[in-house]
Amino acid sequence: MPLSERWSDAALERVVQQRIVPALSAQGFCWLDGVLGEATGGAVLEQVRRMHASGALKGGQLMRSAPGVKRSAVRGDQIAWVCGEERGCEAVNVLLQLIDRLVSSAAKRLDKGISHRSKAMVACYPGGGAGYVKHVDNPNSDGRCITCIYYLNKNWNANDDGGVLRIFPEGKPYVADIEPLFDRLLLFWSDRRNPHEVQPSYATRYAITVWYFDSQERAEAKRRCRERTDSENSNSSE
Ligand SMILES: Cc1cc(NC(=O)CCC(=O)O)nc(C)c1Br
Ligand SMILES: [Fe+3]
Repeated sequence: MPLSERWSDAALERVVQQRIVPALSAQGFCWLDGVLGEATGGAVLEQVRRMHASGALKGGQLMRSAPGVKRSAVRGDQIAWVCGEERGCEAVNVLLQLIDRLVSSAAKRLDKGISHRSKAMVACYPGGGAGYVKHVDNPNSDGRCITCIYYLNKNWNANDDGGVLRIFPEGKPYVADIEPLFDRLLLFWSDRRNPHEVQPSYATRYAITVWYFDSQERAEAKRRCRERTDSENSNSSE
């Protein structure tokens, strides 16, 4: 089924209204399977594999450079940032356009002002036990509102390969274990409602992440940042 039919406006609105909005409202996260279909999903995987093979994915920088802590103990991913216009990212761009449509429709129904998003972060956990320690994407109101992760891993078996994304929904008595399966799209609130970790992976694990910004929160974060810079400048010039 061509993508245009799979994701007609009517089909998209139905998924947003019946799946995404209720899940984000009730539990704070939502995942969809069979998002792009075998052909387009496979094209995205091929493009990511090619990026990995060409050495385009680099070790993700540490959130805090804890001296002496092995980098891969904190986060073992290798990443590249793409906007989707690059040559060899055409299928990635199709994915980004679809996620943009889904999020903007959901934002309208959730009365959220989401104006723009980050570039796409293509990530690879190379296996060998690499993971990502438990963290919150946006703990300090930096503007990021929704995290969207598209997984690309065929024949993934969590018992052997690990790599489960475990979400610890704030104030809930359960955890959510999400396998990074091929053609799966996960969305969750980026703030403290959703601490999460990537459990050690023992096979190559690919994912593409984009963060959507709440325009108001982003504007306030930028204002705070400018104020901090101004006050630092005025202090240093004294
Ligand atoms: C760069 C960066 C990556 C991630 N990735 C994950 O949490 C892994 C999700 C998954 O692959 O299942 N999170 C943050 C807060 C930053 Br910053
Ligand atoms: Fe994260």
